[in-house]
Amino acid sequence: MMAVAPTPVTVIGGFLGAGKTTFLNRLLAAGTTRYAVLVNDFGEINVDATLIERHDGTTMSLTNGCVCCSIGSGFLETLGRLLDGDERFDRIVIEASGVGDPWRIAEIALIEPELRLDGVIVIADASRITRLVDDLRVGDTVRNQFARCNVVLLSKSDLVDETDLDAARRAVLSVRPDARIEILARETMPDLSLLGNRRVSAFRADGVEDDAPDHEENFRRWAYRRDGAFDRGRLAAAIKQFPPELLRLKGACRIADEAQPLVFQMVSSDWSLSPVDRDQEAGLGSIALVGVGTRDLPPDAELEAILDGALARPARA
Ligand SMILES: Nc1nc2c(ncn2[C@@H]2O[C@H](COP(=O)(O)OP(=O)(O)OP(=O)(O)O)[C@@H](O)[C@H]2O)c(=O)[nH]1
Repeated sequence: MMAVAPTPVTVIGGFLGAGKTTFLNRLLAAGTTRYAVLVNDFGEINVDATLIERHDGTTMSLTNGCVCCSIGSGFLETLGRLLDGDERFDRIVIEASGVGDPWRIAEIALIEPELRLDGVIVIADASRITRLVDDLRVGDTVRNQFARCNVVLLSKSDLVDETDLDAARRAVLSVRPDARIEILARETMPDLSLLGNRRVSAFRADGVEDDAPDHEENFRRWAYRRDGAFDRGRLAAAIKQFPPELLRLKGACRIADEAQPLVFQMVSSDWSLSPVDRDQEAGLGSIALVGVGTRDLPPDAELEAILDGALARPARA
């Protein structure tokens, strides 16, 4: 039997809302490479797999929380199915969850003979990373994500000026003085094989905590599902009531009097509603949002009451 060359694997990490899915979609749209994409969403509704735009390959979602904390189960099974299947891919790209440690996923590729770890890319939001690395509640997680990657891509450079971009660069270098940092510009798309590093040991830094905390314990996820629609004005008001412990909220929703479903995105207190791609529409229900917060996120009922207050009231007969 002819030996099959191992499939290169790229792991994409980065904190909640850094721009991993956006980067992945641009990557999938950019060229002719056949990708197998594995997305690990930190929520019971797998929003990310829905948000990955259709491409000439396959997308598999990894549920069950944070893959890097529960590497044994679903993740290995999914990988096994991929490797045993008839389809061949040029590259496997794995999107880690926003609170996960991408290196822990990369380690699987190091030990699996059919895979070759080619790169661990961490995306850092240029408009937030300076604050995040020093944040008392999430700083550890953020810094740990940089600890063993071979390249850092600074996203959202369109939101910052040169001074802030420089500060973002310095924030990354404060954690990883040897980091290779690239700016992720809207006009150009980096080539993954050029971002890769086959000499993996070169970015396998020493002195990093191996028994990093279980992310399931440090973060709490939350899901909100409703039939019906939000009222746009009430939604804007409701978002202002969210506690700062709610770090991320995303998913699909409907707005009263608007025919199309919309994608809702909230990173910290910044939020947006955007049209859903026609290809994505089938997977999106009326309101299905997933949230992630710190461990001290208020109880579900409290958060639900805030969003319930944003629902459009049915007209009385
Ligand atoms: N202005 C601007 N916004 C961006 C850019 N990249 C991503 N975003 C926005 O940032 C928000 C989060 O982006 P995602 O790509 O979903 O982030 P993510 O890292 O996949 O998020 P999680 O998987 O939930 O951790 C979305 O509203 C994006 O539209 C960018 O380069 N510039």
